[in-house]
Amino acid sequence: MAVSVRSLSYAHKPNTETPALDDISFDLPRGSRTVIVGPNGAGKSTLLQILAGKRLVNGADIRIMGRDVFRDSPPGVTFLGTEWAMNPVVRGDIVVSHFLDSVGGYRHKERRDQLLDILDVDLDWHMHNISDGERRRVQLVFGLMVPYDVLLLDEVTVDLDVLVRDDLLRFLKRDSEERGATILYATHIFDGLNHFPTHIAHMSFGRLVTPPSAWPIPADSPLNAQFGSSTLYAVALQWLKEDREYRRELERQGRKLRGARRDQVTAVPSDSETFYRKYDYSH
Ligand SMILES: Nc1ncnc2c1ncn2[C@@H]1O[C@H](COP(=O)(O)OP(=O)(O)OP(=O)(O)O)[C@@H](O)[C@H]1O
Repeated sequence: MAVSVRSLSYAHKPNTETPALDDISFDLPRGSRTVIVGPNGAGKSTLLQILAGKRLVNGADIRIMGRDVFRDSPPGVTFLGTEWAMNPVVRGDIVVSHFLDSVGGYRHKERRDQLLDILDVDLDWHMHNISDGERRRVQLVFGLMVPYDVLLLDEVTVDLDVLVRDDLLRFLKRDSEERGATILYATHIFDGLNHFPTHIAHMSFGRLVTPPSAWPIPADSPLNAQFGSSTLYAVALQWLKEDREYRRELERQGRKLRGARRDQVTAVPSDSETFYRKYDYSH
């Protein structure tokens, strides 16, 4: 297995009644591409950050390419998250070509040039003079130009235009087919994604409600009766509706989760909430 997770629970704060991740176990086969579906605050970013070794966890067994993520840190793991573009270092007055060379771009010239072309990035851009979407494209060239075994993508395609996103998804798919690279991708955008994954998974309230399951849905899958030949968009919509109903039902019943989860979300916004607040779509 490329990724193997056993008994993963994680709370951002001690003694929390509703941990961000609650007893998660799953496997990802080598060469698989899994899309994780889940509402805001489901725990997707937390999971990806832990797999990337960015958060330490006790009591769980987490292996990537057979190596313990915390004790024997595996090489070949690339994590791309939204916070990168907010980092002041990548907003400084540095030319894209120098920036990419400073992180070894010249060693992977062919792959770098292919990504520059797909992502329409100009080597002469100055990092402090470009838009957020352009900075995101530089991040993707930077992150993807070094070949990886496992790629963890946390909603980094959200501010790409549709054409660039489509070309990028094709590149990622072909690359994973050719090299056997494994991809775990958390997103809220399901349009145009139907042909990308080999597996889909559903997270909700820190639990893996549906572990990575084959996509397109095979006839013998337990998902087949409910979803048959539905699009990924339709499946995601249905899962998110169920999550909302579940949450409302818990609220009606006055379960503990109500207060804890809401307080938590108000106090610490999830990544997407931060993102959308930043852009303030209210006017
Ligand atoms: N740094 C933090 N400190 C405390 N709580 C946090 C922190 N980061 C996230 N949380 C909480 O952990 C839970 C899971 O958040 P996470 O960001 O993993 O969700 P998500 O599924 O990625 O959400 P989104 O789709 O909005 O990005 C949420 O309840 C969130 O409020």
